Amino acid sequence: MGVELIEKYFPKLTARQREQFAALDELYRHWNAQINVISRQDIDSLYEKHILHSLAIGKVVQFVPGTEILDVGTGGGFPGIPLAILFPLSDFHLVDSIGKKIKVVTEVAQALGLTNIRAEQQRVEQLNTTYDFVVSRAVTRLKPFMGWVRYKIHKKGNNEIPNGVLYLKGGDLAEELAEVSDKYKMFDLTEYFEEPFFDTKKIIYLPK
Ligand SMILES: C[S@@+](CC[C@H](N)C(=O)[O-])C[C@H]1O[C@@H](n2cnc3c(N)ncnc32)[C@H](O)[C@@H]1O
Repeated sequence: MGVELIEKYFPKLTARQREQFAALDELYRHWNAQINVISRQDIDSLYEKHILHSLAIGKVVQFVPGTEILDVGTGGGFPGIPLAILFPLSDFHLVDSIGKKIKVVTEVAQALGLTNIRAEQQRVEQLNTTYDFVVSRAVTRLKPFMGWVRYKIHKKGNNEIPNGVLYLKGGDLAEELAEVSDKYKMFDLTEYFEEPFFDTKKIIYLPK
């Protein structure tokens, strides 16, 4: 399934958003053949395992216009690119320490005409800017991650939940969660999506 899978869960897409999501298939096939950002066996499940998975964050919070979001270790643009399509009035800063991954992000964002993305080759530890939310998937354990980003989130925000970290995680998290603040909240993605891929998937929300 392609863009129909996204429409199944986000039925209010504009024509432009639909076009942008639909364009991702060819764009990622093209770029992934040159620079590996998605495992080869996953490219046929791009819409489920990468795009819809990224958009789960949009089920937990609908970013209001002007929200500033950092995607740490974005790789080929996940979750940042699907979220930037879904929330065209929010600003996304996508960073990764590897330049060729940022090249893919830049090319995809340009081809889609996304103007709310800034992609940068940078280690997150070197950033001096602050944001409303930090999003991420598959970068590192929560404890070192929080050490990197805790002071990069500003207190004041206008969203339905307080500013913080929204981390896409899978598998058994008990040990990892025991290492971080007990203020976290866990969202089970089976609440939103029925595909078996999401059976073990969660979003961990750590407010500022
Ligand atoms: C497994 S990939 C995940 C990519 C993407 N988030 C996804 O889910 O498809 C982890 C990425 O984190 C990046 N990364 C690891 N440590 C980083 C750091 N300290 N600062 C910025 N990027 C980092 C790596 O270069 C790599 O591209």
